[in-house]
Amino acid sequence: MVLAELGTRISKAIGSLSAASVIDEKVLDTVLKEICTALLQADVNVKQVANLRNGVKKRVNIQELAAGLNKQRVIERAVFDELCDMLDSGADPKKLDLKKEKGKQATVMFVGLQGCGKTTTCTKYAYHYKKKGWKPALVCADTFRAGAFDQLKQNATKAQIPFYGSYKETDPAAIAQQGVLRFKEEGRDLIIVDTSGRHKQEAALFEEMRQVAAAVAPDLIIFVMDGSIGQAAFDQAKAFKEAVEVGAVIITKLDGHAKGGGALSAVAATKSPIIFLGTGEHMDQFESFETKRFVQRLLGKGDVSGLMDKIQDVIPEDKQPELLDTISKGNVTMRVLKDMFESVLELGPMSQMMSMLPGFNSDLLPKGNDKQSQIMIKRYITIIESMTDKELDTTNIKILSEPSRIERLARGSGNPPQQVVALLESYKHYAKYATQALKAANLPKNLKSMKGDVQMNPRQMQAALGKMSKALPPQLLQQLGGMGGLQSLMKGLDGKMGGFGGK
Ligand SMILES: Nc1nc2c(ncn2[C@@H]2O[C@H](COP(=O)(O)OP(=O)(O)OP(=O)(O)O)[C@@H](O)[C@H]2O)c(=O)[nH]1
Repeated sequence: MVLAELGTRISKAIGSLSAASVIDEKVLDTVLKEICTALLQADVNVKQVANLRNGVKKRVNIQELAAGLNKQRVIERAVFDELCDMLDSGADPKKLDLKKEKGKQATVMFVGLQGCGKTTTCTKYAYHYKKKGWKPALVCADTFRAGAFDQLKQNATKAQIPFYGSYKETDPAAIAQQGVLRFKEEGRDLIIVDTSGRHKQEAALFEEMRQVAAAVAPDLIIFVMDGSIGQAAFDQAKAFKEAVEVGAVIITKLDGHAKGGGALSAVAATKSPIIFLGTGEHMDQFESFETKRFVQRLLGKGDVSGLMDKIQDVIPEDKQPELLDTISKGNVTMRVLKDMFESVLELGPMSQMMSMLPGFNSDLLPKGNDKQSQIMIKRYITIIESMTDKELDTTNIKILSEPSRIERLARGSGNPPQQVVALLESYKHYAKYATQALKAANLPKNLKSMKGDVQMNPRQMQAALGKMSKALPPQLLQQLGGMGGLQSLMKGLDGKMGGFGGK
C-alpha cells in the first residue's frame, strides 16, 4: 500500500475523536498536531503542512458547528478535502490518459535523472496499455549507459513487447528516430522512447531531451521522478514544467519509502500532472494516480471504482456478460475457475487489490503473503491445464474426485496428489459461493457500467464482501489473514464506510 504508514497515522488520529467525550478546539488541535507531525515526517514541506492545518481549522470552525452535527465526520471531511487540495496537481489525468483512435499512433518520450526508475517505468507503462488492448513498442535511445539496451531488452521480452535499439549507433536522436519510424511502419500504436538517465542535473538532461524531442516530435513527454528524494522533487518538477509544453510526471519508488509523501506534495505544488505511481519493482506495481481516489485509499476509505477498473481491465469486456451469467447460473466449471485464477494474477499483488477495498489497511494483510498466494494460484492453474475437456467442462465434482483421476492429474501436472485435492476443495467452495456472491453484490451484467464512483452502502458492501470471502479458495482466504483478517476488514467497513467517493 502506498504511503501506508502516513495513511494509518492520519486515520488513527481522526479515529481517536470517537473516544473524545467532547470535541472542542483543544481536541481538534491535538488531532491536527498528530496529523501535521505525520506529514512532516513524510517530508512534506512545512509551508504545505501549515496550509493544511489552517485550512482544516477554517473549514471546521468548531465554535460555529451546529449542535447535533457529527463533529468527527465534519473534521474527517475537512482533512480529506485539505489533503486533496495538497495533492491535486490541478490537471485532469484523464486528459493525459491515451485515447485509442483508429489509425492514430502515439509517441511518448520518457526522461529522468540517473537511477530514477525510468527504464523500469517505461516497460510498466507499455504493459499497462498493452493490457488495455494497445500495441505498444519500446525504443532504447539511451546510448550512454552500456547496459541500458540489454536492460530494456530483458524487460520488454518478459512483457512480450517489441523493442528497438542499437549497440553501434551513438547518437540518441538518430536511434530514437529510426525506432519510431520502424514501429510506425509496423503499425504499432504506442511507441515509447526511453532516453538516457546519465545526467545528475536536470539542465543537461533537458538539453538532451530537446534534441531527441526534435527528432521524434512526441505527443507526450513523461518526467520520471524518484519518490525517495522527498520535497527536493519540487525544483526538478518546476524545471521540467518550464521546459516542456505537454508533460506529465510519474513518481516511482513510493512503496515503503518514508519521504514519498514529500515528493508527491512537492510535485503537486508545481501543478505538474502526476499520472502514475511506481509502487514496486514488478511490472504490475504501477497505479494510475487520481487525487481523490488516492486520498480515499490513503485514509482507508478504499477505491472501489479503481478495483472495478482493474477487474474490468483483466476480464475482457466482451467476456464479462457471459462470465457473470455463467457464474450466476451456477455453471462454474474448472475452465471458469482457471479464468478467475488468471484474472486474480493479472490484478496484481493481493495487497494492492485489497487496499482498494474500503476499510482495508496494510496491517490486515499478513506480510509476504502476496508471493505465497501467487505460487498457490499458479500451481492450481498447472493442474487445471492437465485436465481433459470433459473434466474442464463438467460441474460434477464426483467425476473430478475419482482417485484414479486425482493420481493422473497429480502425475500430469508434477504436483503431489494432496495439491489436486486442495484444488478440488477450492473448486467446491468457489462453485458454491461465487453464485451467491454475485447475486449479493448485485453486479450489473457489464462491469463498465460500474465505472465512476461506485457507491455501495456499508450493509451492501459488507454482504457482498462476506459472500465473496466465502468464494475465495480456503488457502487463498488463509493467505489474506483468514476470516479474522476479512472480519476486521468488514468491521472496518462498518466504521469507515461513510467514504468520500464523490458527490
Ligand atoms: N522499490 C521500487 N524500485 C523501483 C521502482 N521503479 C524502479 N525501481 C528500481 O530502481 C532501480 C533503477 O531502475 P531503472 O529503471 O534501471 O532506472 P533508470 O532511471 O532507467 O536508470 P538509468 O538508466 O541507469 O538512469 C532498479 O533496481 C529498479 O528495479 C519502484 O517503483 N519501486
